[in-house]
Amino acid sequence: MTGPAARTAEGAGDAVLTGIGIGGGSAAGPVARMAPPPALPAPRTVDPAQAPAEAAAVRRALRETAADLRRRAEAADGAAGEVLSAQALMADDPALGDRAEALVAEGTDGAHALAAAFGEFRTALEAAGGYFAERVADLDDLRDRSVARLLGLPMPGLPDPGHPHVLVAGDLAPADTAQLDPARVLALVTERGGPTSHTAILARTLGLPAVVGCTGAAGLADGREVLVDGAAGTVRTDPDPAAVAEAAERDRRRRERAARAAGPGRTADGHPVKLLVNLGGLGELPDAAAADSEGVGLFRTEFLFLDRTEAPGREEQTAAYREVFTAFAGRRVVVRTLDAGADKPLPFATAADEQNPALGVRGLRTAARDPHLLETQLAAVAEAADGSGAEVWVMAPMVSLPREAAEFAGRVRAHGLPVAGSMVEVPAAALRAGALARACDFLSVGTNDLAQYAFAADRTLGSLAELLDPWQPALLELVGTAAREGARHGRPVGVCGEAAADPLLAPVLAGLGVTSLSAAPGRLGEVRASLAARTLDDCRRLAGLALGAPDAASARAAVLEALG
Ligand SMILES: C=C(OP(=O)(O)O)C(=O)O
Ligand SMILES: [Mg+2]
Repeated sequence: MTGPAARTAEGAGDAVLTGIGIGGGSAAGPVARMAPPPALPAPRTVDPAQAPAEAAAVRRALRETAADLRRRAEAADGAAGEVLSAQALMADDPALGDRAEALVAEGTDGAHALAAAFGEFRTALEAAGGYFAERVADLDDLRDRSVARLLGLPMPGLPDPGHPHVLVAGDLAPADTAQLDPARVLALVTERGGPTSHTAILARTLGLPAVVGCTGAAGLADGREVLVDGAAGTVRTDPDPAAVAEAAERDRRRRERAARAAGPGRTADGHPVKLLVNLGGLGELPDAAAADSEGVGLFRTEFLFLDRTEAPGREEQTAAYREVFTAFAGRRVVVRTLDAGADKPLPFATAADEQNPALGVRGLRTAARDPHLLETQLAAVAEAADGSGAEVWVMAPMVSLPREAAEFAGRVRAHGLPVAGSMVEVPAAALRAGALARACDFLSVGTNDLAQYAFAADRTLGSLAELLDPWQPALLELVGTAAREGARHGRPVGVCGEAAADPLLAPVLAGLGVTSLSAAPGRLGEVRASLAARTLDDCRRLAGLALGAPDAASARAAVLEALG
């Protein structure tokens, strides 16, 4: 990760935008922007003489939207293709066009007539509940697309220019990222977002270079050539071929370095540090399973729950978990129970009236209010684990008290699942890690949230990136406390936040006593190589240097200097 400063420097014909670099690599290509939903213009009364032409434009917008969706459905495979085909069918529904036309005949302008007709369909879908209510988001997307087409505005949602591109957006939500086609997207650039935002996590998962919190990204036009450098945190417009070639050569050397080490993670003198992958959904499963790892250190289960109005049932959950466990037969899978709330709001699990959702009922706290959600999930995990061959561990997010850890462990074991753990994401949990460790079987430090709560800094804000930097000595001290206390009670303590993806930080974390690192599959090679180059004593010395520094930049600089 690179620094948060954002500036634009005009050079000879090109410009350099800076932000927070993610991923270490680079990529060059044309920009494709993700446009925001269209804003409706001021309402206009349509003259009866103009109504037929206005109605025809509305029908054309719906027809063209449906045709576009059909074209994309043919090009897509699997679930994405099915969703697009279903959307095309909705756009083709004559009742929708009839209703919009009737409103135009009464004098409503086309855009408002479309929005109102979609609004009525939305209400009906919601009232029908179940599967139909789950299609509301698709209908909203369809409304935005149809209105944009009618008004001649850029198409909202993920762009599909038909060729590889650099995706530029305000920010990406979890639902957007689920639909992103990694074969077409070369790099990500967002105006907002910090080092642990969804965009940053997604970029590491897909192995894409990214620059988040990039001021000036809004000015990048569709089709403009850019060079995105995730190591430097820069976006260069109209780059000259020499700069592109130089970045490509640097990437090649980086990949070569990462490919040199293989097998279980260990320091130069053989001290083991397990290397595990983070998994955020079934789409990531092939890469995750193929990676050289000892298993999954963080299986984020939210992907099953996002973008729906009701929680998935036990059967659906069992089938999804079984896919993962089977793919990891013979290896460990640490399942994290649902972490609803704050940056992952779910309509059925999150209170809409909380003023500070990050400090509200989220993670394990949700289970106290709605025990059924956790019970169903644990039953599904247990059923899927049975006979799968995977070593299934279960952990809870957002644990604050030893009592919560003990209660959670009791529930997990009641389902026949033998290993229960707690995430350490709240400073109180780190400070009392000894009691937490005694109450369960293992700890896993979520540095993304731990940084957010230790520094009172919203993890989604790019402007607070310095405080959220995993090199902050205060954060490292909390990690060290958790690791030490875990060791005192004979419990493993891993790190599964984005800190674990930083090869330079890996020896520091090992020196603090961390027993496993879990990161995006594409990051493990460099992390492994970095650990293998240092003895445990080296790691401890580097940890001491980082802890003794006054801030994140000095900690990183001290370690770099020590490494020559
Ligand atoms: C791993 C973590 O959980 P998430 O990023 O899913 O909140 C964390 O907080 O570090
Ligand atoms: Mg977290």
